[in-house]
Amino acid sequence: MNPYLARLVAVAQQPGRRIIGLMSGTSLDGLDVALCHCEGHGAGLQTTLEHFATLPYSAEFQQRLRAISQPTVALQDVAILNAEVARQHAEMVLVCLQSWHVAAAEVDLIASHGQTIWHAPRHQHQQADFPYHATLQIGDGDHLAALTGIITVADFRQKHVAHGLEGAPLAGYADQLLFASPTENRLLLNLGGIANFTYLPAQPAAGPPLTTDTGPGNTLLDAVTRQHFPGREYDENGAIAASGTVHPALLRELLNHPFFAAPLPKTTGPELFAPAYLHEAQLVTGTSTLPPADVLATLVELTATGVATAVQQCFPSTEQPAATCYVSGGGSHNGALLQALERHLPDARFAPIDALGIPADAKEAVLFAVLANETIAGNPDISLGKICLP
Ligand SMILES: Nc1ncnc2c1ncn2[C@@H]1O[C@H](COP(=O)(O)OP(=O)(O)OP(=O)(O)O)[C@@H](O)[C@H]1O
Ligand SMILES: CC(=O)N[C@H]1[C@@H]2OC[C@@H](O2)[C@@H](O)[C@@H]1O[C@H](C)C(=O)O
Repeated sequence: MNPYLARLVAVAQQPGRRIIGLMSGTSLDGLDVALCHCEGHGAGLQTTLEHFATLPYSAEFQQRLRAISQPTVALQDVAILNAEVARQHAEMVLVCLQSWHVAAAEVDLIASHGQTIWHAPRHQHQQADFPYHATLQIGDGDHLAALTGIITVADFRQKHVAHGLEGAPLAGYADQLLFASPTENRLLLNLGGIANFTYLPAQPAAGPPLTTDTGPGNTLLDAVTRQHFPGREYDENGAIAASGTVHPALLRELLNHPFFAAPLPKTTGPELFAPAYLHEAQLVTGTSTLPPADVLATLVELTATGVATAVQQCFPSTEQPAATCYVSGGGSHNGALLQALERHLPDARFAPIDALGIPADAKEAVLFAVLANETIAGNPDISLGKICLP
Protein backbone atom coordinates (compact mmCIF):
# COMPACT_ATOMS: atom_id res chain seq x y z
CA MET A 1 0.00 0.00 0.00
CA ASN A 2 1.11 3.56 -0.68
CA PRO A 3 2.47 4.64 2.73
CA TYR A 4 0.55 7.93 2.52
CA LEU A 5 -2.67 5.95 2.13
CA ALA A 6 -1.73 3.87 5.16
CA ARG A 7 -1.04 7.13 7.03
CA LEU A 8 -4.43 8.50 5.92
CA VAL A 9 -6.22 5.39 7.22
CA ALA A 10 -4.33 5.65 10.50
CA VAL A 11 -5.23 9.35 10.81
CA ALA A 12 -8.89 8.50 10.14
CA GLN A 13 -8.84 5.83 12.88
CA GLN A 14 -7.11 7.93 15.54
CA PRO A 15 -9.37 9.23 18.30
CA GLY A 16 -8.33 12.78 17.41
CA ARG A 17 -6.51 14.72 14.72
CA ARG A 18 -4.34 17.81 14.57
CA ILE A 19 -5.54 19.81 11.57
CA ILE A 20 -4.43 23.12 10.10
CA GLY A 21 -7.44 25.00 8.70
CA LEU A 22 -6.64 27.57 5.99
CA MET A 23 -9.04 30.25 4.81
CA SER A 24 -8.48 33.13 2.48
CA GLY A 25 -11.76 34.91 1.91
CA THR A 26 -13.34 37.48 -0.34
CA SER A 27 -11.59 40.41 1.37
CA LEU A 28 -8.26 39.17 -0.06
CA ASP A 29 -6.48 40.50 3.02
CA GLY A 30 -4.40 37.42 3.71
CA LEU A 31 -4.40 33.80 4.83
CA ASP A 32 -5.97 32.72 8.14
CA VAL A 33 -4.09 29.75 9.61
CA ALA A 34 -5.72 27.84 12.49
CA LEU A 35 -4.02 24.84 14.10
CA CYS A 36 -6.85 22.84 15.65
CA HIS A 37 -7.17 19.64 17.60
CA CYS A 38 -10.34 17.78 16.62
CA GLU A 39 -11.18 15.00 19.06
CA GLY A 40 -13.84 12.62 17.75
CA HIS A 41 -16.27 13.62 15.03
CA GLY A 42 -19.93 14.38 14.40
CA ALA A 43 -22.03 14.98 17.50
CA GLY A 44 -19.09 13.85 19.68
CA LEU A 45 -16.64 16.37 18.23
CA GLN A 46 -14.52 18.49 20.60
CA THR A 47 -12.42 21.12 18.87
CA THR A 48 -9.69 23.20 20.45
CA LEU A 49 -7.76 25.95 18.75
CA GLU A 50 -4.06 25.55 19.55
CA HIS A 51 -2.67 28.43 17.49
CA PHE A 52 -3.96 31.06 15.10
CA ALA A 53 -2.37 33.65 12.82
CA THR A 54 -3.34 35.79 9.86
CA LEU A 55 -0.52 36.21 7.36
CA PRO A 56 -1.15 39.25 5.18
CA TYR A 57 -0.81 39.23 1.41
CA SER A 58 1.44 41.88 -0.12
CA ALA A 59 -0.38 44.78 -1.78
CA GLU A 60 0.93 43.57 -5.13
CA PHE A 61 -0.40 40.04 -4.58
CA GLN A 62 -3.80 41.39 -3.46
CA GLN A 63 -3.93 43.45 -6.62
CA ARG A 64 -3.18 40.38 -8.78
CA LEU A 65 -5.88 38.36 -7.00
CA ARG A 66 -8.34 41.18 -7.56
CA ALA A 67 -7.37 41.35 -11.23
CA ILE A 68 -7.87 37.61 -11.72
CA SER A 69 -11.30 37.69 -10.07
CA GLN A 70 -12.93 39.12 -13.17
CA PRO A 71 -15.22 37.55 -15.79
CA THR A 72 -12.62 37.76 -18.56
CA VAL A 73 -8.99 36.96 -17.80
CA ALA A 74 -5.96 35.35 -19.44
CA LEU A 75 -5.91 31.59 -18.80
CA GLN A 76 -2.16 31.69 -18.32
CA ASP A 77 -2.63 34.08 -15.40
CA VAL A 78 -5.15 31.69 -13.83
CA ALA A 79 -2.80 28.72 -14.28
CA ILE A 80 0.11 30.58 -12.75
CA LEU A 81 -1.86 31.99 -9.81
CA ASN A 82 -3.35 28.57 -9.09
CA ALA A 83 0.17 27.29 -8.42
CA GLU A 84 1.39 30.55 -6.89
CA VAL A 85 -1.45 30.82 -4.33
CA ALA A 86 -0.75 27.23 -3.28
CA ARG A 87 2.99 27.89 -2.98
CA GLN A 88 2.40 31.04 -0.91
CA HIS A 89 -0.03 29.19 1.33
CA ALA A 90 2.43 26.30 1.79
CA GLU A 91 5.18 28.75 2.69
CA MET A 92 2.87 30.54 5.16
CA VAL A 93 1.99 27.20 6.79
CA LEU A 94 5.67 26.40 7.20
CA VAL A 95 6.36 29.87 8.66
CA CYS A 96 3.53 29.37 11.19
CA LEU A 97 4.71 25.89 12.14
CA GLN A 98 8.20 27.19 12.73
CA SER A 99 7.00 30.06 14.90
CA TRP A 100 4.72 27.72 16.87
CA HIS A 101 7.56 25.16 17.29
CA VAL A 102 5.44 22.42 15.74
CA ALA A 103 6.99 19.98 13.25
CA ALA A 104 5.10 19.20 10.03
CA ALA A 105 5.19 15.53 11.02
CA GLU A 106 3.14 16.40 14.12
CA VAL A 107 0.26 17.66 11.97
CA ASP A 108 -2.19 15.12 10.55
CA LEU A 109 -3.95 17.16 7.89
CA ILE A 110 -4.20 20.52 6.18
CA ALA A 111 -7.72 21.69 5.30
CA SER A 112 -7.36 24.25 2.54
CA HIS A 113 -10.21 26.38 1.22
CA GLY A 114 -8.07 28.05 -1.46
CA GLN A 115 -8.99 31.38 -2.99
CA THR A 116 -12.34 31.85 -4.67
CA ILE A 117 -11.72 33.65 -7.94
CA TRP A 118 -15.20 33.27 -9.39
CA HIS A 119 -18.42 32.20 -7.77
CA ALA A 120 -21.23 31.52 -10.22
CA PRO A 121 -24.44 30.23 -8.69
CA ARG A 122 -27.04 29.95 -11.41
CA HIS A 123 -28.82 33.19 -10.45
CA GLN A 124 -25.55 35.04 -10.99
CA HIS A 125 -24.21 33.45 -14.20
CA GLN A 126 -27.64 33.35 -15.89
CA GLN A 127 -26.43 31.12 -18.77
CA ALA A 128 -29.69 29.67 -20.11
CA ASP A 129 -27.95 26.62 -21.62
CA PHE A 130 -26.29 25.68 -18.28
CA PRO A 131 -28.96 25.49 -15.58
CA TYR A 132 -26.49 24.49 -12.83
CA HIS A 133 -24.27 26.24 -10.29
CA ALA A 134 -20.50 26.69 -10.61
CA THR A 135 -17.68 28.04 -8.47
CA LEU A 136 -13.89 28.15 -8.76
CA GLN A 137 -11.22 28.17 -6.05
CA ILE A 138 -7.52 28.25 -6.86
CA GLY A 139 -4.47 27.24 -4.79
CA ASP A 140 -4.19 23.59 -5.69
CA GLY A 141 -4.09 21.11 -2.81
CA ASP A 142 -1.45 18.84 -4.40
CA HIS A 143 1.05 21.69 -4.22
CA LEU A 144 0.31 22.23 -0.53
CA ALA A 145 0.65 18.51 0.20
CA ALA A 146 3.88 18.17 -1.77
CA LEU A 147 5.49 21.31 -0.34
CA THR A 148 4.59 20.66 3.31
CA GLY A 149 4.59 16.85 3.36
CA ILE A 150 1.15 17.01 5.06
CA ILE A 151 -1.89 15.20 3.60
CA THR A 152 -4.20 17.97 2.42
CA VAL A 153 -7.96 18.11 1.98
CA ALA A 154 -8.80 20.88 -0.49
CA ASP A 155 -11.41 22.20 -2.91
CA PHE A 156 -14.37 21.82 -0.54
CA ARG A 157 -17.02 23.43 -2.67
CA GLN A 158 -17.17 21.22 -5.78
CA LYS A 159 -19.06 18.32 -4.22
CA HIS A 160 -21.67 20.69 -2.86
CA VAL A 161 -22.14 22.00 -6.40
CA ALA A 162 -22.13 18.45 -7.83
CA HIS A 163 -25.05 17.67 -5.52
CA GLY A 164 -27.00 20.57 -7.01
CA LEU A 165 -26.26 23.06 -4.21
CA GLU A 166 -24.64 26.46 -4.64
CA GLY A 167 -21.18 25.61 -3.29
CA ALA A 168 -21.63 28.06 -0.39
CA PRO A 169 -22.11 28.83 2.37
CA LEU A 170 -20.64 25.68 3.88
CA ALA A 171 -20.41 27.14 7.38
CA GLY A 172 -23.63 25.51 8.58
CA TYR A 173 -22.24 21.97 8.55
CA ALA A 174 -19.44 22.90 10.92
CA ASP A 175 -21.39 25.55 12.91
CA GLN A 176 -23.85 22.84 13.88
CA LEU A 177 -21.09 20.59 15.22
CA LEU A 178 -19.22 23.39 16.97
CA PHE A 179 -21.91 25.67 18.34
CA ALA A 180 -25.34 24.00 18.65
CA SER A 181 -26.82 24.45 22.12
CA PRO A 182 -29.75 22.56 23.68
CA THR A 183 -30.85 25.67 25.58
CA GLU A 184 -30.14 28.70 23.39
CA ASN A 185 -31.27 29.73 19.90
CA ARG A 186 -28.09 30.82 18.17
CA LEU A 187 -27.44 32.95 15.14
CA LEU A 188 -23.83 32.60 13.98
CA LEU A 189 -23.22 35.76 11.96
CA ASN A 190 -20.00 36.09 9.97
CA LEU A 191 -19.17 39.55 8.66
CA GLY A 192 -16.48 38.92 6.05
CA GLY A 193 -16.32 40.43 2.56
CA ILE A 194 -19.73 38.83 2.16
CA ALA A 195 -22.00 38.41 5.20
CA ASN A 196 -23.63 35.11 6.09
CA PHE A 197 -25.29 33.39 9.01
CA THR A 198 -26.28 30.00 10.31
CA TYR A 199 -29.38 29.71 12.45
CA LEU A 200 -29.16 26.99 15.11
CA PRO A 201 -32.39 26.61 17.05
CA ALA A 202 -32.12 25.08 20.51
CA GLN A 203 -34.58 22.41 19.34
CA PRO A 204 -33.26 21.60 15.85
CA ALA A 205 -35.42 20.21 13.07
CA ALA A 206 -34.08 17.15 11.20
CA GLY A 207 -31.44 17.82 8.54
CA PRO A 208 -28.76 20.46 8.17
CA PRO A 209 -29.37 23.88 9.71
CA LEU A 210 -30.27 26.93 7.66
CA THR A 211 -27.17 28.74 6.48
CA THR A 212 -27.22 31.57 3.98
CA ASP A 213 -25.36 34.54 2.61
CA THR A 214 -27.16 37.82 3.24
CA GLY A 215 -25.39 40.18 0.81
CA PRO A 216 -22.34 42.39 1.14
CA GLY A 217 -20.41 42.42 4.39
CA ASN A 218 -17.29 44.59 4.06
CA THR A 219 -16.51 44.23 0.37
CA LEU A 220 -18.03 47.52 -0.83
CA LEU A 221 -17.00 49.35 2.34
CA ASP A 222 -13.40 48.34 1.64
CA ALA A 223 -13.58 49.34 -2.03
CA VAL A 224 -14.89 52.84 -1.20
CA THR A 225 -12.34 53.28 1.60
CA ARG A 226 -9.48 52.24 -0.70
CA GLN A 227 -10.71 54.58 -3.44
CA HIS A 228 -11.19 57.72 -1.33
CA PHE A 229 -8.68 57.25 1.49
CA PRO A 230 -5.44 56.08 -0.16
CA GLY A 231 -3.30 54.00 2.13
CA ARG A 232 -6.27 52.69 4.10
CA GLU A 233 -7.49 49.15 3.44
CA TYR A 234 -10.68 49.51 5.49
CA ASP A 235 -12.66 51.95 7.61
CA GLU A 236 -11.14 51.31 11.05
CA ASN A 237 -13.97 50.61 13.53
CA GLY A 238 -16.38 52.18 11.01
CA ALA A 239 -15.25 55.64 12.19
CA ILE A 240 -15.67 57.34 8.80
CA ALA A 241 -19.08 55.71 8.26
CA ALA A 242 -20.13 56.86 11.75
CA SER A 243 -19.33 60.46 10.75
CA GLY A 244 -21.56 60.23 7.66
CA THR A 245 -25.30 60.22 7.04
CA VAL A 246 -27.29 57.45 5.39
CA HIS A 247 -28.72 58.51 2.01
CA PRO A 248 -32.22 56.95 1.94
CA ALA A 249 -32.72 57.01 -1.86
CA LEU A 250 -29.33 55.42 -2.53
CA LEU A 251 -30.02 52.79 0.12
CA ARG A 252 -33.42 52.02 -1.45
CA GLU A 253 -31.86 51.65 -4.89
CA LEU A 254 -29.12 49.34 -3.58
CA LEU A 255 -31.74 47.22 -1.79
CA ASN A 256 -33.76 47.05 -4.98
CA HIS A 257 -31.49 44.27 -6.23
CA PRO A 258 -33.47 41.01 -6.51
CA PHE A 259 -30.86 39.17 -4.40
CA PHE A 260 -32.32 40.67 -1.22
CA ALA A 261 -35.85 39.37 -1.88
CA ALA A 262 -34.76 35.94 -3.18
CA PRO A 263 -35.70 33.00 -0.93
CA LEU A 264 -33.24 31.43 1.52
CA PRO A 265 -30.78 29.82 1.40
CA LYS A 266 -28.84 31.80 -1.15
CA THR A 267 -25.27 32.69 -1.93
CA THR A 268 -23.46 35.52 -3.62
CA GLY A 269 -20.06 37.13 -3.94
CA PRO A 270 -18.08 40.20 -4.91
CA GLU A 271 -18.83 39.28 -8.54
CA LEU A 272 -22.28 40.80 -7.91
CA PHE A 273 -21.65 43.18 -5.01
CA ALA A 274 -18.85 44.95 -6.85
CA PRO A 275 -18.08 48.66 -7.24
CA ALA A 276 -20.06 48.59 -10.54
CA TYR A 277 -23.26 47.80 -8.59
CA LEU A 278 -22.66 50.80 -6.32
CA HIS A 279 -21.76 53.13 -9.22
CA GLU A 280 -24.91 52.11 -11.09
CA ALA A 281 -27.09 52.85 -8.04
CA GLN A 282 -25.34 56.21 -7.57
CA LEU A 283 -25.98 57.11 -11.20
CA VAL A 284 -29.66 56.16 -10.96
CA THR A 285 -30.12 58.21 -7.78
CA GLY A 286 -27.95 61.16 -8.81
CA THR A 287 -25.61 60.58 -5.87
CA SER A 288 -22.33 60.11 -7.72
CA THR A 289 -20.78 63.05 -5.84
CA LEU A 290 -22.09 62.08 -2.41
CA PRO A 291 -19.35 62.59 0.23
CA PRO A 292 -17.49 59.30 0.85
CA ALA A 293 -18.50 59.31 4.54
CA ASP A 294 -22.18 59.32 3.51
CA VAL A 295 -21.55 56.52 0.99
CA LEU A 296 -19.88 54.49 3.76
CA ALA A 297 -22.75 55.23 6.18
CA THR A 298 -25.21 54.05 3.51
CA LEU A 299 -23.18 50.89 2.86
CA VAL A 300 -23.06 50.05 6.58
CA GLU A 301 -26.85 50.36 6.58
CA LEU A 302 -27.01 48.15 3.47
CA THR A 303 -25.02 45.36 5.15
CA ALA A 304 -27.15 45.56 8.31
CA THR A 305 -30.41 45.66 6.33
CA GLY A 306 -29.29 42.65 4.23
CA VAL A 307 -28.65 40.67 7.41
CA ALA A 308 -31.94 41.76 9.02
CA THR A 309 -33.94 41.00 5.86
CA ALA A 310 -32.58 37.47 5.73
CA VAL A 311 -33.20 36.96 9.47
CA GLN A 312 -36.82 38.05 8.92
CA GLN A 313 -37.10 35.68 5.92
CA CYS A 314 -35.94 32.93 8.24
CA PHE A 315 -39.04 33.42 10.43
CA PRO A 316 -41.73 34.44 7.95
CA SER A 317 -44.94 33.82 9.81
CA THR A 318 -43.95 33.72 13.45
CA GLU A 319 -42.33 36.12 15.83
CA GLN A 320 -38.57 36.07 15.83
CA PRO A 321 -37.48 33.70 18.59
CA ALA A 322 -35.14 35.17 21.17
CA ALA A 323 -31.67 34.31 19.93
CA THR A 324 -28.12 35.19 20.73
CA CYS A 325 -26.24 36.51 17.72
CA TYR A 326 -22.57 35.48 17.86
CA VAL A 327 -20.58 37.70 15.53
CA SER A 328 -17.36 36.71 13.75
CA GLY A 329 -15.28 37.90 10.79
CA GLY A 330 -13.40 41.16 10.31
CA GLY A 331 -16.65 43.17 10.30
CA SER A 332 -17.06 42.31 13.98
CA HIS A 333 -14.39 44.99 14.58
CA ASN A 334 -16.58 47.62 12.88
CA GLY A 335 -18.44 49.44 15.67
CA ALA A 336 -20.69 51.37 13.27
CA LEU A 337 -21.82 48.12 11.66
CA LEU A 338 -22.47 46.44 15.03
CA GLN A 339 -24.58 49.42 16.14
CA ALA A 340 -26.63 49.25 12.94
CA LEU A 341 -27.18 45.52 13.43
CA GLU A 342 -28.32 45.99 17.01
CA ARG A 343 -30.81 48.59 15.80
CA HIS A 344 -32.14 46.27 13.07
CA LEU A 345 -32.37 43.19 15.30
CA PRO A 346 -33.62 44.60 18.62
CA ASP A 347 -34.74 41.18 19.91
CA ALA A 348 -31.32 39.56 19.51
CA ARG A 349 -28.66 39.59 22.19
CA PHE A 350 -25.26 40.26 20.58
CA ALA A 351 -22.01 38.63 21.67
CA PRO A 352 -18.63 38.12 20.03
CA ILE A 353 -18.03 34.53 18.98
CA ASP A 354 -15.03 34.58 21.32
CA ALA A 355 -17.61 33.87 24.05
CA LEU A 356 -17.91 30.39 22.51
CA GLY A 357 -14.17 29.83 22.58
CA ILE A 358 -13.22 30.74 19.01
CA PRO A 359 -11.68 34.14 18.20
CA ALA A 360 -13.74 36.15 15.69
CA ASP A 361 -10.99 36.22 13.07
CA ALA A 362 -10.24 32.48 13.34
CA LYS A 363 -13.74 31.12 12.90
CA GLU A 364 -13.76 30.39 9.16
CA ALA A 365 -10.33 28.71 9.23
CA VAL A 366 -11.53 26.52 12.11
CA LEU A 367 -14.64 25.64 10.07
CA PHE A 368 -12.53 24.13 7.31
CA ALA A 369 -10.48 22.11 9.81
CA VAL A 370 -13.77 20.71 11.12
CA LEU A 371 -15.03 19.95 7.61
CA ALA A 372 -11.80 18.06 6.80
CA ASN A 373 -12.11 16.14 10.06
CA GLU A 374 -15.60 15.00 9.05
CA THR A 375 -14.42 14.07 5.54
CA ILE A 376 -11.64 11.87 6.89
CA ALA A 377 -13.19 10.47 10.06
CA GLY A 378 -16.89 11.23 10.02
CA ASN A 379 -20.23 10.81 8.41
CA PRO A 380 -20.29 10.53 4.58
CA ASP A 381 -23.09 13.14 4.50
CA ILE A 382 -20.45 15.80 5.13
CA SER A 383 -17.53 14.50 3.06
CA LEU A 384 -16.50 17.62 1.22
CA GLY A 385 -13.12 18.17 -0.39
CA LYS A 386 -10.49 16.26 -2.34
CA ILE A 387 -7.72 14.32 -0.62
CA CYS A 388 -4.23 15.24 -1.84
CA LEU A 389 -1.28 13.02 -0.90
CA PRO A 390 2.22 14.52 -0.67
N1 LIG B 1 -10.63 47.08 12.95
C1 LIG B 1 -11.49 46.95 11.93
N2 LIG B 1 -12.42 47.91 11.71
C2 LIG B 1 -13.30 47.79 10.70
N3 LIG B 1 -13.30 46.79 9.81
C3 LIG B 1 -12.37 45.81 9.98
C4 LIG B 1 -11.43 45.84 11.04
N4 LIG B 1 -10.65 44.71 10.93
C5 LIG B 1 -11.09 44.03 9.85
N5 LIG B 1 -12.11 44.69 9.26
C6 LIG B 1 -12.85 44.32 8.06
O1 LIG B 1 -12.83 42.91 7.92
C7 LIG B 1 -12.37 42.55 6.62
C8 LIG B 1 -11.72 41.19 6.67
O2 LIG B 1 -12.67 40.29 7.17
P1 LIG B 1 -12.52 38.73 6.99
O3 LIG B 1 -11.07 38.36 7.05
O4 LIG B 1 -13.45 38.11 7.95
O5 LIG B 1 -13.06 38.56 5.51
P2 LIG B 1 -12.88 37.34 4.55
O6 LIG B 1 -12.73 36.07 5.34
O7 LIG B 1 -11.83 37.68 3.57
O8 LIG B 1 -14.29 37.36 3.79
P3 LIG B 1 -15.38 36.18 3.55
O9 LIG B 1 -15.78 35.69 4.89
O10 LIG B 1 -16.46 36.90 2.81
O11 LIG B 1 -14.71 35.18 2.70
C9 LIG B 1 -11.45 43.69 6.22
O12 LIG B 1 -11.33 43.75 4.82
C10 LIG B 1 -12.19 44.87 6.82
O13 LIG B 1 -13.22 45.32 5.98
C1 LIG C 1 -17.77 31.06 -2.84
C2 LIG C 1 -17.15 31.53 -1.57
O1 LIG C 1 -15.95 31.46 -1.43
N1 LIG C 1 -17.97 32.00 -0.63
C3 LIG C 1 -17.51 32.41 0.68
C4 LIG C 1 -17.60 33.93 0.79
O2 LIG C 1 -17.20 34.35 2.08
C5 LIG C 1 -18.38 34.45 2.90
C6 LIG C 1 -19.46 33.96 2.01
O3 LIG C 1 -18.96 34.33 0.73
C7 LIG C 1 -19.60 32.42 2.09
O4 LIG C 1 -20.61 32.04 1.17
C8 LIG C 1 -18.33 31.68 1.70
O5 LIG C 1 -17.48 31.32 2.75
C9 LIG C 1 -17.87 30.69 3.93
C10 LIG C 1 -16.66 30.23 4.68
C11 LIG C 1 -18.83 29.51 3.77
O6 LIG C 1 -18.80 28.80 2.78
O7 LIG C 1 -19.58 29.28 4.72
